Amino acid sequence: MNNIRSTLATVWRIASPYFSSEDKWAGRGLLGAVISIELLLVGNDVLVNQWRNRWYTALQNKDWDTFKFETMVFCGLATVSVVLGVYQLYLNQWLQIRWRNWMTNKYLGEWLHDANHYRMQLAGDAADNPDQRMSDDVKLFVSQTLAIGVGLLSAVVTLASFVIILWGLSAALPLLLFGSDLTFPGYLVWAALVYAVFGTMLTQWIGSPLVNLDFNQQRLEADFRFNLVRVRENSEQIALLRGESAERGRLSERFGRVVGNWYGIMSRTKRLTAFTQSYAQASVIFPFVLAGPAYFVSKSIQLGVLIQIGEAFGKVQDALSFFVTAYRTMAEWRATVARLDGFENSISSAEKLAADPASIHTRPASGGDIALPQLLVKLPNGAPLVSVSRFSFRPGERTLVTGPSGAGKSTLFRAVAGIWPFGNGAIEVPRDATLMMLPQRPYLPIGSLHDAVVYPGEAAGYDAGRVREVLTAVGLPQLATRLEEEAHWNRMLSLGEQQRLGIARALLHTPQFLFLDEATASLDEPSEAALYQLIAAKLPDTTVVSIGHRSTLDAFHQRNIALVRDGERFALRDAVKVAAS
Ligand SMILES: Nc1ncnc2c1ncn2[C@@H]1O[C@H](COP(=O)(O)OP(=O)(O)OP(=O)(O)O)[C@@H](O)[C@H]1O
Repeated sequence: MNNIRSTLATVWRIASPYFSSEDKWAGRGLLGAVISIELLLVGNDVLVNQWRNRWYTALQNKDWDTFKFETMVFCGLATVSVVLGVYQLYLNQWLQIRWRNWMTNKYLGEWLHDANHYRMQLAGDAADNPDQRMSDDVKLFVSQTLAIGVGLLSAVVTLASFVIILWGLSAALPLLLFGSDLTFPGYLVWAALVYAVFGTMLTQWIGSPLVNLDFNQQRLEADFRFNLVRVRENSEQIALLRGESAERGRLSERFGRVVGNWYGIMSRTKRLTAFTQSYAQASVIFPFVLAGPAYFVSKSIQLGVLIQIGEAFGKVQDALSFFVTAYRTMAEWRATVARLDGFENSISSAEKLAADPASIHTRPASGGDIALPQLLVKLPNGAPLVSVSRFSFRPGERTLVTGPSGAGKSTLFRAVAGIWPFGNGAIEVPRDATLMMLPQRPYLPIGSLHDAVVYPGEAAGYDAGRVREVLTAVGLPQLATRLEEEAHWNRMLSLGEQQRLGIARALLHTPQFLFLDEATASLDEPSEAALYQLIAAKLPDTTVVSIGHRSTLDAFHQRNIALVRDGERFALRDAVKVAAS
């Protein structure tokens, strides 16, 4: 019970924001229409049930006039039912896409806000496949919530309507058993109730392991797909290492788990279906067996009433055994809700991590330096990594950062960029300053070369002539004529070419602070030297901070700093300058 309550509370938390969003009137209007139509459909069912009584009675009495009239009535009821059914589905689908659109945009916004996507990975939270959460799970959540919510409402209203009908009919016919009349008030209702509760409990008992099995199936499928994507992304490495058979083994093993779990689902579904099918078959005759003696022995009712009882009994039992038919959807729905809940929690812990005053935070300052008054950078597990005391990157100065591999140079850059929260202390960044980080492998979005070079800017904001000029300057004249070409540039260009492209990006964006994290390490030394000279010539006012291991870099920087071991951590110190620029 507590489980159901907490699932419902979670559903409310995930679902309700849409209905108070900027799209609330469309959402509420469509939901209202879907619910109203569902209620009208139940009303129509009640009218059809009463019509059935009159129609079969007319058949039994060979009453031609009533037969003709009731045929017309049926045509009217059937038309209403078809029109309502069509619009219910249409409006339901319309609501689904609007709701899904809103939720997807909300999640995209939160996920991509202020490096949350990166911090979520760092925190290693439950939301391991954000792609699955935002595509499959949002879609499932919306459709299942509507199906279950509207289905439940329909079940309750159907139940109430047909209980009243059955109750009335119970009074009209005796319950004849072994020659005596055992009638008691509403006995048809009680019979339907006992029958449905029996069915629901047995179904719950047989089907409950499916909840876990379904959850595991989705997890294992996602795991298999993720491993396939990794092979695709690293296909060159795998081909070079001849790793195909190792990958094949690994993938087969993952798929084997999908298959194994599927066998579990099959066997459990077989048992569940055997029961639900038998139950459905028994339901066809059960009410007739109950009311049969009154029809055949005491002859106290007509065929129309018997048929009406059969249908009303079926409706009550359908409504009561809502859980019987919706069992699988409910199980999948709970799994979807749990995954979306994990995703939302993961986003909010990433936001909390960034906002936590006890973690590293950047604050705007009036000076021109990036100042690190007192900073301790830690690993996600809390172990200290780098400590910095009273340090600043001075405007226009070019600084080289060195230190052993794994000392924390890149992590220090991440902290300055404001995306590494682990640790404590403030980083003061000049108000409205523009910072650019260039890593060893720049990210180049799939699309036109023009888009890739100016990223994260918009192609329209950068004149093609200027982009060509910059590409030629960084030593990529052969690309200057291919700006409109669309490709997967990270796969197509050599690492050295990608690094040249990264420098071209910096020249276009002219940041005030440029951080180069081994951003030219794949180039030969003369090419690297030429690029550094280009940066000095084209970006004379930019503060450049480079991480590099080559001593030849020294000549292009005015200041050297190093990460040196200081007990358990590394400390940032001014190093001896080897050569003047
Ligand atoms: N996301 C992470 N989770 C856990 N540990 C991390 C993470 N990122 C980095 N580290 C650890 O932090 C330490 C510093 O890594 P970092 O990449 O900053 O070193 P570096 O000085 O730039 O090394 P290199 O010169 O080899 O590039 C390493 O021990 C690394 O394993």
